[in-house]
Amino acid sequence: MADDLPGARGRGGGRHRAKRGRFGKGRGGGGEPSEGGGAVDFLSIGKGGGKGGAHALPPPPMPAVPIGEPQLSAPRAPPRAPPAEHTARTSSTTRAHLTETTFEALSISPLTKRAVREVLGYEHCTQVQAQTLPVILKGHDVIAKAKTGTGKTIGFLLPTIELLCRAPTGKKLVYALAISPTRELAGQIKDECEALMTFHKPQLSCAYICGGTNIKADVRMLQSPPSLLVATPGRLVDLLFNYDLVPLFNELRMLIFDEADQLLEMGFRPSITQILSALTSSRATRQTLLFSATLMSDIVQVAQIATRGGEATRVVDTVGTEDKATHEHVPQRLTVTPVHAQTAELLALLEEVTQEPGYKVLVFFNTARLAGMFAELLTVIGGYTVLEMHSRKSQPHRTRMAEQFREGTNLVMLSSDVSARGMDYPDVTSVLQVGMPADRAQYIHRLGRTARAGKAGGGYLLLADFESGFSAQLKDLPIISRPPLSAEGVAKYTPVLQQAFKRLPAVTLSCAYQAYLGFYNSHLKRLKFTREDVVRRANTFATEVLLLDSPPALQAQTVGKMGLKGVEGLVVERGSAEGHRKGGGGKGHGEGGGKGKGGGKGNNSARSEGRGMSSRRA
Ligand SMILES: Nc1ncnc2c1ncn2[C@@H]1O[C@H](COP(=O)(O)OP(=O)(O)OP(=O)(O)O)[C@@H](O)[C@H]1O
Repeated sequence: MADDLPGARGRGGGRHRAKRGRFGKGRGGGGEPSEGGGAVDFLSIGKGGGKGGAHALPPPPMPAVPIGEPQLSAPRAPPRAPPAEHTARTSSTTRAHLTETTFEALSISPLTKRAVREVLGYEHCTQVQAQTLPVILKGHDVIAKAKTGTGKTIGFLLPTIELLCRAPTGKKLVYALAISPTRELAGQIKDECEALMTFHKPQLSCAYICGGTNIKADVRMLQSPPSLLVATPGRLVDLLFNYDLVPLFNELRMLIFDEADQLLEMGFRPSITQILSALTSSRATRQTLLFSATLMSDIVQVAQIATRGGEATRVVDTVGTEDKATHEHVPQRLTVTPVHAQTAELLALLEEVTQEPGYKVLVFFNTARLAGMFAELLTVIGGYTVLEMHSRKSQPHRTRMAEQFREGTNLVMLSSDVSARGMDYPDVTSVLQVGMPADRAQYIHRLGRTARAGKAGGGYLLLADFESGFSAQLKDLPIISRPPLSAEGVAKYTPVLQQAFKRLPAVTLSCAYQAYLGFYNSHLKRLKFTREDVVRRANTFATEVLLLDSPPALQAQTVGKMGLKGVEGLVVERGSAEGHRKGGGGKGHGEGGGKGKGGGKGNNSARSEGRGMSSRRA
């Protein structure tokens, strides 16, 4: 089942460090209604395919949003501009994509211009900003693709704010809604929005909602709704259907999907369908924006679900007009190792990439439990300042980790995919990916966390031999082979690993085993594995990587949920999970249970923020 991505309630991603951090449990959501609205013509979308600028679809018969002269009224007491702390964060990647177009030259509100100048400290638009702004201001739905780290957030926020301030927003309604797949990203968007809205307050305001926090506080906050709301899907569904908040969105003018391809994929699809069904009253008139760095393969499907389609929709693909996308120019290396050598390889690679002065290394694992286990392992081994970032960690912890990683150097962050998309950590020197990513897009997004910050970023992918087929999906990328350690090289790390694994709690190892099994069990087709194969692989992981004497026991219920009942090789727990290691204890629990589609009914808000499909937590 899809599981939750609890996390920083915005602060984690917050550039402005908004003071938030409430916890609580989301409640079940409504059913799974289908999207209302009539049929639309999508044939003209996606087929144009050409790159560079908005596709030349005919202009819409009338703009979806009335566009007139700005109806601005200056705030009574203009707020003081906060320092331009954003300037320092503008990466070389972003700079490389700046255009001749200045924000001053745009036909936008002077209040927004002032914020861009004084708060953000930006002068020139990036390509995606320059190309989408006029199209959005004309009232089109826009499907935009631009490489990672090139300013998509401002690309959708700036025109949205512009449209909001061009027409009255005086009612107690939400006029713009931005949906983000993760809590961290929601917070980051909200922070960027706050900055852009600095001089529009109090006429315009911004807030965000996400799972894992006290929903009643959200309900209270929405009694005075912000003009622009940022939300994660699960919490939004919860609020819409369990707290009768659909009317708040009756006059929605702008609906934004950040990381749109992820939001439209199967794991999120039920929640998104529910959200769209709740927003039917504005369907014909609102604009919809879909932004992502990886988008186009599934474009017709994406468009069908979310946009008005036909002439109202434009595709803006700036990748063709920019220099190469991150994943096409950042040096990347692939190492394929036997399973037993994987951890030694990781340690060797860490030694290598942390030679760089001021290093900041982000290491991705496929599940929260694996990220957690390796973080514990590295901590036991010592030598690095290790930060741990995944859904199993508390909100305050994640917030602290995000801030530390954003601001510090000489750090190694071990993360699940909660950090894969959108997170704007400056100066990440290397991105390591351990194990086969969920798909090609995820590989690209993870890699996009580097080369944002003026330093020569690098990407490293460590695959086990049985995963090597994944590299075929990356064959067009500049990935070179990095030879694996020799047998002697691996042996050098054996004593330290044996000692370190012995010091890890049995429950940590048991959970890591279960998570590993759960992850690969949800990728049987890709790996051409039978259920017996996946159990065999997981058992090898238990004995050769975790250095256990035997595979940990799993609860019968977990085995059933994974669809692995009766598969040879599993140790099914009747009473306790203890006993696989002398002196060990603890039960295998949590991550890894369940297979099949995420979402659906009883939409636990936290769960819906996960990537769905796979039986793991990020
Ligand atoms: N016009 C601009 N001039 C200078 N810096 C900018 C400009 N626009 C955005 N930036 C900065 O560039 C960085 C990257 O922007 P942003 O996070 O929006 O990228 P993105 O395209 O959404 O990346 P991802 O695909 O990873 O989500 C941010 O720190 C942002 O504030």
